[in-house]
Amino acid sequence: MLPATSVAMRNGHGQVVRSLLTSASPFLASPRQTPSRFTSTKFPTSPSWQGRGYATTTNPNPPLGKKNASNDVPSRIALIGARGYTGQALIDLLNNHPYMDLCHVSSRELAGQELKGYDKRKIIYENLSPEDAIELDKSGKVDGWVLALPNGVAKPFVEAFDNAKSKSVIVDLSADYRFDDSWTYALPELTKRSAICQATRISNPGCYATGAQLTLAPMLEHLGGEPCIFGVSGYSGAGTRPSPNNDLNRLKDNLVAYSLTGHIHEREISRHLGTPVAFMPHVASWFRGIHLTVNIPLNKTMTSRDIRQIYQDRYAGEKLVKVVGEAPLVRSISGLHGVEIGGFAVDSTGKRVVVCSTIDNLNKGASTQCLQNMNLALGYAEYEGIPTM
Ligand SMILES: NC(=O)C1=CN([C@@H]2O[C@H](COP(=O)(O)OP(=O)(O)OC[C@H]3O[C@@H](n4cnc5c(N)ncnc54)[C@H](OP(=O)(O)O)[C@@H]3O)[C@@H](O)[C@H]2O)C=CC1
Ligand SMILES: CC(=O)N[C@@H](CCC(=O)OP(=O)(O)O)C(=O)O
Repeated sequence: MLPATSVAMRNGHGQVVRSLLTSASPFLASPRQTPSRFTSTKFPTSPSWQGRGYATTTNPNPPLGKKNASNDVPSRIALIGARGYTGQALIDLLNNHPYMDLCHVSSRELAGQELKGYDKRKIIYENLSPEDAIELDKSGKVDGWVLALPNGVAKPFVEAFDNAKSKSVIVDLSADYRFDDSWTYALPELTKRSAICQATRISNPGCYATGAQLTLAPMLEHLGGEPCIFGVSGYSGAGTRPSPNNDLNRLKDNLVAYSLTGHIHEREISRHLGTPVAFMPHVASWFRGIHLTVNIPLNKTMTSRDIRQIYQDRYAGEKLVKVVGEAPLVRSISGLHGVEIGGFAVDSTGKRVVVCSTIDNLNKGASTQCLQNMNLALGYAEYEGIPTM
């Protein structure tokens, strides 16, 4: 039975969800908005900002908490692009998820073979076409679809779902819908979480773009010029299809710069933060993990301690963002599910700070974030099934 102080409502895909009418309810909160779609925070009167000690929590978009979880019924998930790196990372997570169960995995190459590493039950890879997917969807046997396909390949699936007016939750891991306002671009620490709870078409942010936005968002109102982001990714970022960026002979003892202007994540970060950035990607010989070094011009003199406090306040309560003192190490984030942010080196003028961050591109850069979004959209607690940092 619902508590007297709760309201029942339907989310975007027809499921009944309940919202507790407490002051912490996301449906009652009205966080301040920056010109971008992300919530931001203001600090001018914060005691810590004035160097007088530590402020209380100022995270304007805190995690919703277990009390907002409305669904305790298992959901069936189908994964298209299951052979790939991100698909496999998601299978690992779903293997330990208390409510979500894989029901279909699709790969052209592995069709007919048994899925390995999924202990809940036996599943055989299929080669699902968009028409097959729609038939399954219409039969009501799938609650959520994940598209882990290369850029440019998801469209026939999405068109089929849209033409059939499917109410299932669809999460696309590619860049294809990150600039489409009819989709919800969902980076839970920055996107209004109550909006993700209502979404059925979810565009999962890119790996570099996730790390860079989490690194820059707390400083948006202190920007004194265009931030520059130097990024280095492990070669799993380039997927399984052979390319110069995952050619181990080329990468051996090497650091390779590519797409030095106009990388799609430069546009993605700029669009969703609402401010232009410069992004310079590189790839190296390790498998997974991204290091970002972000140079941020400031519009006033600031100290390293104040800036670190801003990050701690902004991410208070976030289980997948860890603010640390030193610059984090990419080796240490490999296999973990969050982002580490540190460094906070301010130059002698006090008007430039360099912040470093690390993220596992296959986890928080893709599959973990996908699971956060599916948890929210399907009515589960956001961190369900996710090992937190
Ligand atoms: N790798 C990363 O770090 C990140 C990747 N992403 C994005 O996630 C998506 C998946 O990436 P990733 O897992 O690395 O990619 P992979 O190259 O590792 O895997 C791609 C998957 O798609 C399938 N596939 C490829 N071409 C087609 C096609 N034409 N039709 C149907 N299926 C196809 C492949 O299986 P099969 O050929 O057997 O059908 C495979 O399962 C990409 O859009 C990528 O940009 C996002 C964040 C991070
Ligand atoms: C090393 C490497 O090649 N990395 C990929 C990152 C791909 C990714 O995660 O982003 P999308 O989802 O936007 O494709 C690249 O730079 O294209």
